[in-house]
Amino acid sequence: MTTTSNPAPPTTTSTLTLTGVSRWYGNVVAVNDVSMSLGPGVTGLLGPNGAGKTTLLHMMAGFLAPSRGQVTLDGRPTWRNPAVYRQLGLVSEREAVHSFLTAYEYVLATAKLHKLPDPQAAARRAIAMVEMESAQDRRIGTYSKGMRQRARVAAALVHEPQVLLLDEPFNGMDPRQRLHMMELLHSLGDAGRTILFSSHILEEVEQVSGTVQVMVAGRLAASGDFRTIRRLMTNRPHVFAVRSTDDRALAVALMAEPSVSGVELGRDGLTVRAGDYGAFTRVLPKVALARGIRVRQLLPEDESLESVFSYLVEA
Ligand SMILES: Nc1ncnc2c1ncn2[C@@H]1O[C@H](COP(=O)(O)OP(=O)(O)OP(=O)(O)O)[C@@H](O)[C@H]1O
Repeated sequence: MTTTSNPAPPTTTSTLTLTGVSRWYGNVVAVNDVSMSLGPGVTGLLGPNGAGKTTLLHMMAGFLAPSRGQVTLDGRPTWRNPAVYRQLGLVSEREAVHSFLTAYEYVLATAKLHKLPDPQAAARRAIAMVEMESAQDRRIGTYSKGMRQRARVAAALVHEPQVLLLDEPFNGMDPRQRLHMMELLHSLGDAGRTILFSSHILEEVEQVSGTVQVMVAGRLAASGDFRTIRRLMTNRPHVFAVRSTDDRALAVALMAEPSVSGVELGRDGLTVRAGDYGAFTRVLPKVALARGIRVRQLLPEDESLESVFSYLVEA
């Protein structure tokens, strides 16, 4: 396994602050009254597709104006503020990279765009940070998805920003590439940079970051320590659809069980609410067996990521 070289720590640290930020596109409210503060280290921005993560990152980076509210970096607005762009790097999800360029040429071109005093040295330094030295003179078209992503991270780091924003950086990567990218983000965070990456995958965020901001339908649903938020997600009531050979008798029996908080008898079977997922799935077969009832179907009704997130919003 490769290890990531420790990048030089930035001389100062930066805090990105959002105050009552909203953004709408016509009638669509993509981001709704979000306030947060991000400091040094790695933070995950978690939310299902369409939650508003990309819109939020683009406003943070100063590429998009908030419809309401303000984004500031160390007290200065990011929108239309070139001085702030020098402190920020964005690795966007959709941006294409010319496949005929080598990584070195691509990162060098970015260094020149930033008008850096020694663009060659800056490009070499950024490429070393993502450990792409051995492939830097190959055309990007020949790279794997993980290598392409690292080349883009190098371009975003070439001007040594204190803040790095990444939109779904792990998308399409295999486990090894993922691990390498995670190590890179950790080392950048440990060096004092403010790193925010978006993801719609719970486990991904869990592995990279202890601190998380959760977005659902444009709103900030939860914020803080990942383990606390995860507990909120798993300790919620679960809803099951149950069918059996005698739904009525099973309903009566289940109502007496402490793990069951509600039972509804419908035409297509039972809807059961249980506070503890594991306890209910263990007790159901025992209860049915004791009464000579056969369970034909047991389906969790609300296990989609979407519903886990919506539960957080309601909590
Ligand atoms: N340029 C646009 N014009 C109109 N609607 C938009 C535009 N960009 C985003 N939206 C809408 O705003 C909402 C939030 O989109 P956004 O891309 O920010 O979410 P996301 O969490 O990044 O999702 P994804 O991971 O799918 O990109 C969605 O309903 C989307 O359809």
